[in-house]
Amino acid sequence: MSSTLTSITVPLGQDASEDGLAALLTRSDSPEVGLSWIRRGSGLLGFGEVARFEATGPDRFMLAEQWWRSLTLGSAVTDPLALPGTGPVAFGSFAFSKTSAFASRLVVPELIIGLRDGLLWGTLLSLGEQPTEQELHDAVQLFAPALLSGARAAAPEATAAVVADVKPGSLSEEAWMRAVALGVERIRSGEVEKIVLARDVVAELPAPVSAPEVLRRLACRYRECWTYRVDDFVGATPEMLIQVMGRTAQARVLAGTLDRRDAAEKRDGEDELAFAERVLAGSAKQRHEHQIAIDSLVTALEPFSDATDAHEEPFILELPNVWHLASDVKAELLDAEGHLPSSLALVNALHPTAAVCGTPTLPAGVIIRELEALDRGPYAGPVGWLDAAGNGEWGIALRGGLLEESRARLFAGCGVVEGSVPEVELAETWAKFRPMLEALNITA
Ligand SMILES: C=C(O[C@@H]1C=C(C(=O)O)C=C[C@H]1O)C(=O)O
Repeated sequence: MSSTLTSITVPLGQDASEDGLAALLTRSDSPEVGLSWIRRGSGLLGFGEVARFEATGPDRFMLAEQWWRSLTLGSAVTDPLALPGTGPVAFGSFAFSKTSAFASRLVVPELIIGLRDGLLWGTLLSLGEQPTEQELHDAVQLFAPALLSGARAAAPEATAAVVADVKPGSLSEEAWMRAVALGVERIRSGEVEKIVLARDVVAELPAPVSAPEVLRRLACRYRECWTYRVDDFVGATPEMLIQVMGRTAQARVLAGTLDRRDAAEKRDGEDELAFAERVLAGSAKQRHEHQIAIDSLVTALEPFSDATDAHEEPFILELPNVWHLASDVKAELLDAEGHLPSSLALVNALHPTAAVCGTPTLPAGVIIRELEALDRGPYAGPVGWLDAAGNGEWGIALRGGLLEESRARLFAGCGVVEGSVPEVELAETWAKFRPMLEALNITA
């Protein structure tokens, strides 16, 4: 068998339904969907596997980029659509830290089902003979029969909540609050301006978790987020590290969080959005923290672009669990030696942002490693996909967890600045665990 990557892409009709790809995530689909990326029903699902690359350490992004480039360089591709995300695609999940034991990975599926602007397509990949259109239809029949039969999954049902034991992970709640207090001291001493401190919890469930079901709940409830899955790591993130479509790069920066659950009693009849705007956009502390995050992104994008544009006023992003202060940043990419940078090359330059590490980056990274006592694994690392032309979407892997049989390990963190209060930050982590706890059907 040759090891040349080959692929065929075929349009599969239209799908204008609200759930879109989320309706294909059913427990009954024979082999599970190991890879997914969905927002507002559109995106990419990956089934099976033809190739995989793994790496650890500081060069993980560059090594992955080189591997993907050499795999796709000599590939034989039939792709009449030639759109971002058609043809060969690799899904990826990268460790937050260069010191993590977690293997950063790119996974090339055997079958991809894509949906964008109502257009459905399939791509079948192989490391041998170029696949035929008939083989693609056979693979759809095997992996996603619901697509052909029209028997899509119904909207997620409200089933009885499960009783689960949710225990602290590497630090107890008290120890984590002490870490936040120590972080505030380090900020006051002038070592750093901001750090992001995360923690983990472990949920023991009475039965094995169905990853497709968790994904479907996330994708249907958190439509504004990017619902991801790479192997056992799933979640729905509201934060876009970088999206590259041709010459245009775009990011969504978040910093500033307000729990919607306890807002009702605090707003005293005030309109919900007006309350969120007053508390988030009207607070000098929140605006300052937000500006730090935008500045660090714009500075990191400078070598790749001479036209970067951030909305002057941040907006309020409303999610089912929280409101965030958000800004979208857009940049037109420049050629370097006749080439546009790939989405993964930009990830290498941008990660980790102030939103998940702190400022300045290097001392913030050292302090969080010391205070968190946690290997973040893929949490807060880049997660997403890239195609052979270098287009791709890489979110920051927040609001997610690692699923193993009947155990789920969830992660959440908060930006800590000079005025941060440990109890308030702890409550914020619970608001950020909520999407996964609800998707696992655990009441918290
Ligand atoms: C670190 C997380 O979230 C980040 C921290 C935020 C904040 O401190 O306000 C907001 C959004 C994210 O940038 C997380 O969800 O785990």
